[in-house]
Amino acid sequence: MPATAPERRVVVGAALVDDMSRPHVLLGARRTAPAAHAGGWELPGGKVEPGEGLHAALHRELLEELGVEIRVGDQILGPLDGAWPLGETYVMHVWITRVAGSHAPEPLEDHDQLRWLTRAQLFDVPWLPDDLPVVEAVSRWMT
Ligand SMILES: Nc1nc2c([nH]c(=O)n2[C@H]2C[C@H](O)[C@@H](COP(=O)(O)OP(=O)(O)OP(=O)(O)O)O2)c(=O)[nH]1
Repeated sequence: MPATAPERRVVVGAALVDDMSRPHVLLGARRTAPAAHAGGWELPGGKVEPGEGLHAALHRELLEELGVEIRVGDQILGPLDGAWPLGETYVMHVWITRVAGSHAPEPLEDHDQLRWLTRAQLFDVPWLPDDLPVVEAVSRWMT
């Protein structure tokens, strides 16, 4: 009998932009932990809890990490049934999102710096390696 690959843990990520139909800037967040990821830049988000919906997890993570409510737009489709591989053990679903309301994102949890990056600045920060293809896909939406 063929061995079945162990199921990957599901993570959700937000490609937070200023304008979902004509994005000019994307929010990058610098991680503080774990040591292997500290200093690397990523999309805000995190692990989906058992029994939790993907969108519900995205709303929860953005509120916990950045203190913002969000609107969710189109999914940025990746190669693994629409998601993006993170190493061997995680898979990340990513959506274009924007902040709902006027509250600015703050690095409350897991991050020590946030930057709104224009398309020209997008690769000025050291993204976590697995985020690079995702950021490249987002860059194609940016004007
Ligand atoms: N959130 C997020 N995690 C990423 C990205 N790229 C990447 O390699 N990862 C990795 C880091 C982590 O090993 C894992 C996601 O876990 P996390 O630490 O963000 O999840 P969480 O907020 O639920 O954290 P915790 O409750 O388990 O502490 O995926 C990304 O763009 N966003």
